[in-house]
Amino acid sequence: MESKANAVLLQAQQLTYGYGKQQVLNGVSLDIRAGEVLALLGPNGTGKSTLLKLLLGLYPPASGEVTLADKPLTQMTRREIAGHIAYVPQHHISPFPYTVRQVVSMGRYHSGGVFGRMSERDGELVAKVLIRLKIEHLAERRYTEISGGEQQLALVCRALVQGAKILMLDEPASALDFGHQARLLAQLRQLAEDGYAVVMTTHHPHHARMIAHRAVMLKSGLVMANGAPAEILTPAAIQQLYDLSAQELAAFTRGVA
Ligand SMILES: Nc1ncnc2c1ncn2[C@@H]1O[C@H](COP(=O)(O)OP(=O)(O)OP(=O)(O)O)[C@@H](O)[C@H]1O
Repeated sequence: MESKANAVLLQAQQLTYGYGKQQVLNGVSLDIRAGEVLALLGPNGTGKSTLLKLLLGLYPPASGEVTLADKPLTQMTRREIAGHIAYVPQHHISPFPYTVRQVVSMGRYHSGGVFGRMSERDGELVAKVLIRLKIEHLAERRYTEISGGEQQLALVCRALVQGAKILMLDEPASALDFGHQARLLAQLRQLAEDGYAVVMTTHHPHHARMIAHRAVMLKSGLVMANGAPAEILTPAAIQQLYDLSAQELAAFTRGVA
């Protein structure tokens, strides 16, 4: 697959999706490009996680399509998709008390590696990624016994060892302390600079401003704006996106400042 800077890796066209009678996405189109962090913003329940699941091929769109190098995801196997797209969910409950190293190693599964059959190279890759995200000290701890934030970092490691060039993260910083947020966001930016396409949902416009090359504002199942964060994340647009009055926004941003 082509991964030149700014090459379109994944394309979503006119996606619609709903649950039962509830229509959630009403015609969403966007491109995901190599070398870019794309931040997806929108109010609670607006369909950000649902959109990620369509972009990952986990849900088939009701209409429209998602294509990877011009091939619809609906015509690809999960294993094939996993070679290109890695997912960091908001929550993940491990049914078994695996160690962090084992959970991270599961990222190699699609390429044939399973616990007993991990190659030496797989093992080295896992160790390298644990160091990169600064959680190597957790490697032998049980995943079920570490904190939510530590679990999120382990899941990012699992996505990285997968070797996919498109990373999709659902609110990756939501459970992280200030230091880990700063480190993770810097890592995501670096990954884009290394040629990855990074897509993350976030509730923090300032996170988008800090690291994203592009922001997509999703409201009522439609793309309200799509562009450079500095250009589109204006106070007026943020007010509109989250239904805030000028006073509410001013009071909140004064507090944040
Ligand atoms: N499995 C499901 N079955 C039925 N309805 C669902 C399901 N998943 C999500 N929904 C509904 O679809 C809408 C969009 O949900 P989604 O989780 O995509 O929103 P979101 O923008 O990611 O929200 P948040 O910011 O709160 O995480 C919500 O109204 C939600 O209740």
